[in-house]
Amino acid sequence: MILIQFTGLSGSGKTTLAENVRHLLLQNNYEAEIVDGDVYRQTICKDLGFSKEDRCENVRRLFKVGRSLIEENKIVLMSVINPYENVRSELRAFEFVKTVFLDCSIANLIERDPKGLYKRALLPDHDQNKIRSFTGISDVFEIPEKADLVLKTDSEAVLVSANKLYNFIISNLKS
Ligand SMILES: Nc1ncnc2c1ncn2[C@@H]1O[C@H](COP(=O)(O)OS(=O)(=O)O)[C@@H](OP(=O)(O)O)[C@H]1O
Ligand SMILES: Nc1ncnc2c1ncn2[C@@H]1O[C@H](COP(=O)(O)OP(=O)(O)O)[C@@H](O)[C@H]1O
Repeated sequence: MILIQFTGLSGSGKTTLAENVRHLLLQNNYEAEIVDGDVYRQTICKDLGFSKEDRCENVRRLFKVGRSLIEENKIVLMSVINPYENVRSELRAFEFVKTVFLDCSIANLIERDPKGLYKRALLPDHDQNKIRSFTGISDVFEIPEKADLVLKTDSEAVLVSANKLYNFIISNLKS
């Protein structure tokens, strides 16, 4: 039983790694599911915004989904920014939860900017397209104190990070 709680800024590689690792797991006959913040924000978390309270509630609701999948013996990859240590620590109280920090510098994220969100977060205050309270730019991201695995996604290739995460999951399944 294992549930990976990712934590990492927008663009740090949560979706990319969750999809790559799920693929590797399926190829090796393990059942795995992704619980993606972006997806659930369209459904059961539709009422939530990006205040501290709402972000914490968002992660807690996703964890409920994750727990029900764990009961079906699935490996769960919870792909969410998860910026606050208090909620990460609530989840860590469950033995099956492992915390994986996708560590990527802001400079690299601004350059990478796959969705153009950093560009919008950095617009002048009067601009209507500006995204406010954007994590890492104008809102909090607490550096995780107790990550079980840290992947430096600004300095290693996707396949290297994916293989490290895959091996981490398999070794924790066996231990
Ligand atoms: N203000 C602000 N700050 C951060 N992110 C924002 C914001 N507004 C919209 N988005 C988009 O929402 C995605 C993050 O949602 P999460 O549910 O993962 O966030 S959180 O854990 O509740 O903080 C995030 O997706 P990813 O880029 O996949 O991380 C963004 O696309
Ligand atoms: N080691 C790595 N791990 C994950 N993504 C990486 C890595 N190196 C470069 N990238 C790139 O960074 C981007 C991450 O985007 P995405 O997975 O959507 O991030 P998030 O889901 O955290 O917002 C992708 O374009 C991906 O190809």
